[in-house]
Amino acid sequence: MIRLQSVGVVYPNAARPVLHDLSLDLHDGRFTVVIGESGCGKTTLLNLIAGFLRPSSGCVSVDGAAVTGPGAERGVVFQNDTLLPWQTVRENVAFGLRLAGQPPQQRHARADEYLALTGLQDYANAAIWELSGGMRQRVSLARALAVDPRFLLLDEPLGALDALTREHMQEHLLQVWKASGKGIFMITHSVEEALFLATDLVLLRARPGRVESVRQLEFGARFAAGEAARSIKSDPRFVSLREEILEQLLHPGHASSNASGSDAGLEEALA
Ligand SMILES: Nc1ncnc2c1ncn2[C@@H]1O[C@H](COP(=O)(O)OP(=O)(O)OP(=O)(O)O)[C@@H](O)[C@H]1O
Repeated sequence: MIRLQSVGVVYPNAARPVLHDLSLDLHDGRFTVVIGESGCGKTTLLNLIAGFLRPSSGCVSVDGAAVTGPGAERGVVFQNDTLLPWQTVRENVAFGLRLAGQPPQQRHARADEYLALTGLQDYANAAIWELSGGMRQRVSLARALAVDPRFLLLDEPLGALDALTREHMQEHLLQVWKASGKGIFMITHSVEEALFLATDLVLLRARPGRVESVRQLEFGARFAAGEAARSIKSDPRFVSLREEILEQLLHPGHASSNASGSDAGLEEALA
């Protein structure tokens, strides 16, 4: 389990903390999705979990051991793919394994396994520039999976895709999540996407960023169990929850009793 305990982040020269007293647990095998208004600190949170950034206060740990930098158990996929355009799809997926010193035959066999998992088995020898945006994101996903992390950290991975491709990729992500058993931590700006994918939906409040609520959901698990995506997304419970969360994002002060409570630590952080 990855645990954030009372984490705070203050960037140098910033007047206010970006994150304040934020606590959150990410469980193995679960799909945690974070949503919150632009600038509330989502990427900062991912950077903390990835170990790219150290907290100014509090602690981030994996199974009780403090995170002091990036680690093989936490694989990151960024919004804009960072693939090597001059290499084939298979070579890109095998990239991390090559860095780890695996011999070519072994790493290519492993790359092919993850290309099959992400539905790209017929494109192993293709060049990156021959692929669509959605396919490139699947290559990035296969590359992160190939080094067998326990957790995948995804920063708005579907944000650059057109609406239809995005819907397909959501379904694909759930299939990969179910087949791989990985814990996933993902940032998105889309409420519908968050509701569809998350087993744990985290709503962040802004200025400073902190957890407003964590909801346990079962929509993604229903898809993974065979229910059609459209049937889930038109379920009245899905629709009303989508409206409720949109309302909380648009009018945070009105949305929750938590939101108006006084918080001495927060007032001090903002002073
Ligand atoms: N390296 C940095 N130095 C100083 N300030 C930063 C740095 N990185 C981010 N910030 C500031 O911290 C705040 C939170 O940024 P962050 O990228 O974490 O938010 P976000 O919720 O991911 O935003 P978005 O949804 O727009 O991607 C912003 O005000 C941003 O300008």
